[in-house]
Amino acid sequence: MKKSIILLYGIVAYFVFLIAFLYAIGFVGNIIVPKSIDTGAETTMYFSVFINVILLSVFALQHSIMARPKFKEWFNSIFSQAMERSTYILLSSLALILIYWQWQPITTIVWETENTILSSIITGIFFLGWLIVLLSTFMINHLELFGLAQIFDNLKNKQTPNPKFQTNYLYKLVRHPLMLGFLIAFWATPTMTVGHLLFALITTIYIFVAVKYLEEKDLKKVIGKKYETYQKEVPMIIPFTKNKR
Ligand SMILES: C[S@@+](CC[C@H](N)C(=O)[O-])C[C@H]1O[C@@H](n2cnc3c(N)ncnc32)[C@H](O)[C@@H]1O
Repeated sequence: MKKSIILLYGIVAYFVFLIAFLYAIGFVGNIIVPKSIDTGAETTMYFSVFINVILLSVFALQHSIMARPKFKEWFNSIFSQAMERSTYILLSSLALILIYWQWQPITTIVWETENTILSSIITGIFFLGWLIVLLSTFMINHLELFGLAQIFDNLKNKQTPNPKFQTNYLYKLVRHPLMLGFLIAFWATPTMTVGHLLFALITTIYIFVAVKYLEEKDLKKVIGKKYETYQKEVPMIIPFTKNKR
């Protein structure tokens, strides 16, 4: 019974993630969704910046604290280990939904292209960014990354192994293609507003800090020398910025 509840929990968490992920495309791209980054009632600039910074900080804190090995250890000492990744995904998705819901638009335009061809190219790059994000999850291990492997293995009384250290495909080009995909999707817009720029700037800073000071430190501890060699040979996020020795 307990295992089937964990299974259900993991499946629900995955579906909440899917909704949050798909909504993110509409939110950042100002397409289809009822409330996007540039829509909704506008208030004063200071109030909007204040609220938006708090919203992004909630996401950053949740995302970083729950990814720490110490937090995982604590979680696993109380709950089933099979629920850890699903809980991470569920709470990350809820933090995203809070952003979509409470985001304060600031629609002053920073740049805008009226050239329809250029606008289509930029929109194409925007979608390419999301495609890179999705493909990267499969290059690591989509099912493990989103907690599904853990809940299915739990049914079979099996422990899910850590994903294999990936250095191929997009991971040959940069060490963090998934983050590169996000950066492309957040910056590639034919119309950049102050609100969107604030979102892109804060998320960019967060991505660089989290990857350099948290994720890579953990990866070095787990993978060791192999990861250090990988760091020397492959650029962190911006392709072609490292000379091969
Ligand atoms: C959301 S994914 C992001 C991966 C990577 N930062 C990127 O942008 O492509 C985070 C998980 O990927 C794992 N990870 C990062 N680089 C990896 C690699 N080269 N091979 C396997 N797993 C990796 C981390 O340990 C972490 O659990």
